[in-house]
Amino acid sequence: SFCCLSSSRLPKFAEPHLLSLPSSVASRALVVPSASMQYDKELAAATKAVSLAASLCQKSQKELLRSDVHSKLDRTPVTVADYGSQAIVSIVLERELSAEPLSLVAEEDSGDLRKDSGEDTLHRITKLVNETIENDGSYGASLLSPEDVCRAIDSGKSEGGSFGRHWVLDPIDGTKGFLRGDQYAVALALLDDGKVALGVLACPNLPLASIAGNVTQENVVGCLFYAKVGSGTFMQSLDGSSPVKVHVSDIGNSEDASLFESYEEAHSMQDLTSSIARKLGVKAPPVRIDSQVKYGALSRGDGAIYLRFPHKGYREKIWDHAAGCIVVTEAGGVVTNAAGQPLDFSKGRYLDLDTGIIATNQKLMPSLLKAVRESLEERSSSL
Ligand SMILES: Nc1ncnc2c1ncn2[C@@H]1O[C@H](COP(=O)(O)OS(=O)(=O)O)[C@@H](OP(=O)(O)O)[C@H]1O
Ligand SMILES: [Mg+2]
Ligand SMILES: [Mg+2]
Ligand SMILES: [Mg+2]
Repeated sequence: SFCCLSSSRLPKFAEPHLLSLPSSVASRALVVPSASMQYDKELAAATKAVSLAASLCQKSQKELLRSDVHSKLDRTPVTVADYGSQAIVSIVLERELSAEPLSLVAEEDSGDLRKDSGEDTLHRITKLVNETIENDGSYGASLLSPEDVCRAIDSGKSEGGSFGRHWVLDPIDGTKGFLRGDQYAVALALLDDGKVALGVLACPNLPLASIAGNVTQENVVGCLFYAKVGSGTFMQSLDGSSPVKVHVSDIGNSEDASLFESYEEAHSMQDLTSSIARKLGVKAPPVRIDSQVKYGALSRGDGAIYLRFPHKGYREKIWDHAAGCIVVTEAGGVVTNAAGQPLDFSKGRYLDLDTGIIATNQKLMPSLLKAVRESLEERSSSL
């Protein structure tokens, strides 16, 4: 069943303010921001963009019809909400950060929408985007045309890389979960010289209370996670409760750990997860959740381990991990490839990665790496 928020109020995000310093100090502080102020403007813009995109997705999920679904050439589904969410984020970042040129690496493009067969879909996206912007009220009454919407979507064609600033967006991560009425996320991160500087993750169907053991009593649903390098990870409800600092699980005994993996069997080798879990003595069955919601849930300790081993030949994209990765690491966790090396987001649209992604806390990482190595060795010798 759908879990949707009724309120479209946006989280209040305070601009950093200078304390009453002498003006000479204050102006210096503006020129060279302290570590705690760095990226504050970008984080406020990202939070606003993702919150608006999430409210568009919630509205669309409620109205979901089969005709909303298009198929890309790679046969993954795309919905009106994927395009609408990408357009909204692109527009908000452009308007909030107009002083800097926007480089955006994002999943969708307007190719199919510009075809005759896409006309109806494009009109519905345009309507949804305009309604969302109008509802928010901060950008006046000027309406966007279908062409404006296509252009906003296509600003996501950047190739990223290791120099300068690039935004990284998955407008709906877990489209299949979105279609089922299950978990999905809007995931936005900022790369600065190839490193993730901040990440924001909206999880519109994730309960505010823990889902440990895959159950929750909580009826407040919809979380926003945000993290800035060196400043920790915070979570608030999507309708704007005050933020709380979150931390990964401090479990040190792997038998007590619970483990997250993809919902879709095609996305991760679940037999490998079982083998790793057996070696670690994990008692609970793995919890299967769609999308980067797994990183959000991990960052607040709902589970202790996330394992992802795509089938051979699949290339991971940076937008599937950048925001989730900083949300977990700033909450005290560790995210690496199967060999224990940090993920490298500086190589363009793809993550340069051969085998798998693992995430857990500092205490469990050594035994997890050992179990992963042994399971991979057994697998390759049995093939
Ligand atoms: N074959 C294969 N292997 C691995 N990963 C794949 C594969 N196909 C797709 N994808 C990507 O998985 C993203 C969905 O995230 P999850 O796998 O965590 O969730 S789920 O299992 O789909 O529920 C999903 O993100 P979205 O396209 O944004 O939904 C894809 O980028
Ligand atoms: Mg997709
Ligand atoms: Mg994705
Ligand atoms: Mg997506």
